[in-house]
This record gives sequence, structure tokens and C-alpha cells, in this order.
Amino acid sequence: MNRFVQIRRDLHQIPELGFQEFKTQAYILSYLETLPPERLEIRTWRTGVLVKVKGRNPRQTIGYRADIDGLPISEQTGYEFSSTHEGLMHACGHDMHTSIALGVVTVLVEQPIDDDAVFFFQPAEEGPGGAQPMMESEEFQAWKPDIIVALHIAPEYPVGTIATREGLLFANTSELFIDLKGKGGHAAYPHHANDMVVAASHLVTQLQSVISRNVDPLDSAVITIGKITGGTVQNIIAETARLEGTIRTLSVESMNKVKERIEAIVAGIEASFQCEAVIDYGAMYHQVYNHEEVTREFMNFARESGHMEVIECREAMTGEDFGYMLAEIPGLMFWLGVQSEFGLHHAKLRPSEDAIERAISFLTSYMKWKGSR
Ligand SMILES: CC(=O)N[C@@H](CCC[C@H](N)C(=O)O)C(=O)O
Repeated sequence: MNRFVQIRRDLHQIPELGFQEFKTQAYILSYLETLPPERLEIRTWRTGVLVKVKGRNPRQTIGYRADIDGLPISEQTGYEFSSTHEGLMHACGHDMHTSIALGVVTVLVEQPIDDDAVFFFQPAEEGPGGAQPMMESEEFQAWKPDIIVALHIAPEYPVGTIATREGLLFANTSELFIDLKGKGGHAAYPHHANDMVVAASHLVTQLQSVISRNVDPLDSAVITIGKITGGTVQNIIAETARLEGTIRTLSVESMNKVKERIEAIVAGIEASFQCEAVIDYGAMYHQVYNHEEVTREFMNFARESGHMEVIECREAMTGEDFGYMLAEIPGLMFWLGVQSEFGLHHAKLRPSEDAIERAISFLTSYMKWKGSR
């Protein structure tokens, strides 16, 4: 078996949440120790790893970012190498991202290019967001690259394809947590209580009107409530309830508008259900905006080199904290086709491992082309 497929499988067994990627970090470091050390410099930042592969005659630094965290999902893939961490899974493909990045590091160590290449193994992409604090770190600033590239696996595209576009690729995001507090009581005496299960149900329904009635239909937005909790048992009226969700918008203006409307609706719920509500926006991610020139050049390279079929895709409502890196450093993100019946954030996601070798070979060719004279 290809060694980077094995690495992906090893990582797949140890998914960890944001800023708890201790085993993953140790795994990455122990793999890097197996490589000839002459061209390598390695640093750590929190649970992340930064690796410089020194070039032969560097004039610029090419950056590459791979996110390393998993998700709180109970795996149902049936893999022999399923997660050994109960309730956690690499359901967003960061095991693939990490093994591909380690593959590219390995090839560049064996076949150095002129320029320096720096790899950022970044924690906490799924939340609370590792890119922004990593960028602010001394370690990142000391090795800040001139351009930066990252990929995300795409279950909907076949192996051998990549998809991207100049400009906006992914949405602005904000997490959304709403806590409701009313008055609990006996299930048989609703008139003596303020039921937060009923308040939460009304709130979820009313939130749907924000997208359909308040946002310009030509400027897409999404509100998803992914989790509701409330109450204790079947015959006690719930004193508290909590909604957990996410907001996605293509423009910053729409994000502000959506939040204004959410706040107004929540105030209405407070008044009508005589309860208290607290809104917390959690982590927010900057949109992913691909640098036009770097992306055009990258897409042309991919087409002309014959490594990959290139699809010019539409923007998506996914979020990615890599957007913070692209806000400061010219570069791009692209989708890597991995053909899976089940999509991202699904318990049965099974990306094709053939994509690993294809991606390593494509990315190393790009880096050789971009970083050699
Ligand atoms: C590519 C991808 O699936 N990214 C995640 C990023 C999550 C951001 C944050 N936790 C939020 O939910 O707003 C996504 O869900 O799009």
C-alpha cells in the first residue's frame, strides 16, 4: 500500500477536535523525523506544526496549508480502520488533507526546488478557528509565505479533477448559539410555566423567514440550526433550551443584516414567551477569496500540465478559516475530487484514496514549476 494512504488511515483512526490534536501533532512530528533532516526546519504552534523545506536558491516562499482536526460525528463507514475515538470522525477529510501535505513535504525533501516551501499543519478549522491565531503567531510571521495554497476534498467530483474559481469561493460564516431561559414546571400545569421547548420551536421556524424575506435573493445566505437541546424529561416543562447553528452569507452586508434580523426575532420571542435569551456568535470566518492572478495561473498550469481535469466551479456556502490567510497572502483554495456517495460532514463519507497520490503528484509539480528557475 502507498505510504500516504497508510498515513491517511492512521490519522483516520485518531480524529481530534480543535486545539486537542495532540496525537495528530505527535504523529505528524514522528513522521517528519523519518525524513532526511538537512533541508527541514520544524516548529510547533499549539497543536499545529510548521515545516520549512529549504530551497536550493530561495527568492520567495511558497506556502501550503493543511487542516488537521476532526468532527464530533460517530463514524458509520464500516472501515476496518474506523475512528478509535468514540463520537469523533474525520468526516471532513482532514486526514486526506494532512497525508497529502506530508506527501508533498516528502517529495520536496527528496527533490528540492529553488524556493523555500513552508507547510502549515493547522488545528481547529472546524472550530473555533485556528487559522487566524496561527497567522498572528511569531512562528507563522517568521515564515510568512509570498503565496499560499490549500485544498479541500470534494466528494461530488471524480478523482483526477480539481475545481476552483477566481475571486469568491466560500462564504462568510458565523456560528450561532441561542440560549433561552423561561420557567419550568409540571407538564400538567402549562399555565404556571413558560415552556422553552415551545419558544425554541417558534424561534427555529421564525428564523427561516430571515433568509426568505430579508436577504436579497440574488445575494445568497443560509441559516442552519444543527442542534436543539432543551428540557429534562417527558413530563416536565422545559425551563431552558439551546439552539446551535451557523450563518453563511456571500457578502459582509448580508451577514450584518441577518444578525440584525436574528436579534429582532429573538427579542420578539423574549417578549412573547416571557423568557430571557442570550445570543452568542461564536467563531466567525472570513470568506475565502481566491487571488485572481495566482488562481488563473494555477488553473492554466493544471490544465496544461495534464495532471488534472479542471472545473471552473461556482462559489459554495461552505466556510473555511483559510479565508483569513487569503485575506493577507495572495493564493487560492481548490476542491480536490474524491468521489464519495456520502458528502462532507456525513458519518459515511468514504473519499477515494486514489486521490491522495494524484494530489501529491499534482501539487509537487505545481510547486516545482512555481518555485524553480
Ligand atoms: C469546509 C467545511 O465544511 N467547513 C466548515 C467550517 C465550519 C465553520 C464554523 N464552525 C461554522 O459552523 O460556522 C463548514 O461547516 O462549512
